[in-house]
Amino acid sequence: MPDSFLQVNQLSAAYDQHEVVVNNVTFGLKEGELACLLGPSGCGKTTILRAISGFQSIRSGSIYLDGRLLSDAKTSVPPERRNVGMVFQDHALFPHLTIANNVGFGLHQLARSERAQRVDDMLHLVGMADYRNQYPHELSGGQSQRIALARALAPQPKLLLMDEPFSNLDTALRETLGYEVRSLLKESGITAIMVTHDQHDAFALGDQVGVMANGQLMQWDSSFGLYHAPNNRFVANFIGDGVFVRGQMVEDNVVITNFGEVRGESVNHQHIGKDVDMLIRPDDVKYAPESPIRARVTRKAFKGAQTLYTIETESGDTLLSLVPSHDDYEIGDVIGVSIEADHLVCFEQQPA
Ligand SMILES: Nc1ncnc2c1ncn2[C@@H]1O[C@H](COP(=O)(O)OP(=O)(O)OP(=O)(O)O)[C@@H](O)[C@H]1O
Repeated sequence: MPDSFLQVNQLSAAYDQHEVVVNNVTFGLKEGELACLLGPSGCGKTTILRAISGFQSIRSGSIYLDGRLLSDAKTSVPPERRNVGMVFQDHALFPHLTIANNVGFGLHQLARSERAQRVDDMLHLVGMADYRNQYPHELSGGQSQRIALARALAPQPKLLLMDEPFSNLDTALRETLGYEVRSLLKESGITAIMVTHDQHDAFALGDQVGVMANGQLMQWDSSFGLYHAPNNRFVANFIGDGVFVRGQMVEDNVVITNFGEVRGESVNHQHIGKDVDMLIRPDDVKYAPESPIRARVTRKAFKGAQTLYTIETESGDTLLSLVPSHDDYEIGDVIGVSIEADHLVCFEQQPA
C-alpha cells in the first residue's frame, strides 16, 4: 500500500531491449512537497519522470498517486488520465496559438466561460496577464517558462513534473524564477518533482532531494542531510566541495588524522576502531591564526563574499577552506586553521 501522496516503489524501467536505466528506485513525496532529482547526465532522471507521467512503461515496481495505482508491471493508466502536469526544458509552447490559448489548451472539457476564468487565473498567478494576446515568439525565455508553468497548472494536476525547467535561462533569471516557482507551488499546495543538473537549484528549491547515479537512487534526503550526512562516497563527492583525509576512528566521535584529532557527531558509527577516509568540507576548516595546525596556501578561488583556499598541512594532507574574502592570502602563505566539523562523515578506508 502507498505510504505517501506520491509513492514510487522499487521502480525499474528500460527502453525496449536495452538494459535497465532505472534500477529499483523507491521514494515517497508528501502532498504539497517539492522534490528535486539531481544527478549526472544519463543517470535516469528523465526516465523516472516519463514513468510517472505514463509515457514510459515500467519493468517492475509500482507508482501510486493519492492512493491510486498508476503503474506496475501489468497496469499503465494512460498519461491523459493520470492528472499529472509536465513542464519541459524547452517550454514547448504552440507557436501559432496566443498565450491565452496556450494556457487554455488542455481545458477543452470546461465550459467556455469557466475556461476563460481559469486561463485568467493562471495568467495572474504567473504574473503574465498583460500578455494574453501575444504569441510565444514575442516572449523572453523566462516569460515562456512562466507560461509553460501556467499551462501545466491550468488543468489542476495532482502532481507537477518539471524536466530541467530553468536550464536554458541565465543564472540570475533561473534563481529568481526558481524562487517564484517554489512560492507559487507552495501557495497552490501543488506536489511537484523537478529534474535538475544544478545542485544549487536543488538545494534552494527542494524539500527533498534525490541524488541518482547509474539508474539508482543513491540518497533521498533533505539538502542538509545530503550535505552533512551523505550515506555513500558518491553522494559525498557529488554534493558540495570537500576532500577525504585518512585517519582512524578511535571513538564514536573522534577521528585521529595526521594533523591532529577531529571531533564531531559521528554519522556512521560502524567504523569505530577502524582506518577511515573522512570527508572534510571547506566550511569545517576555519581560519584560526593561533591554531597549531599550519597549512600552506596552494590555490585560491575568489567567490565574492568568500575565498575558497586549497591548503596543504605540514603532514602533507590537502584541505579546502572557505574564508571570508576580507582576509586575503597569497599562494605560498602559511596560515593557521582549526577543524570544526559538526559531523564526522567516515567511510571505509580505500587503498592510497
Ligand atoms: N528513447 C531511448 N531509447 C533508448 N535509450 C534511451 C532513450 N532515452 C534515454 N535512453 C537512455 O537511458 C538512460 C537514462 O536517460 P535519461 O534521459 O533518463 O537520463 P537523465 O538523467 O535525464 O539525463 P540528462 O540529465 O542528460 O537529461 C541513458 O543512458 C540514455 O542514453
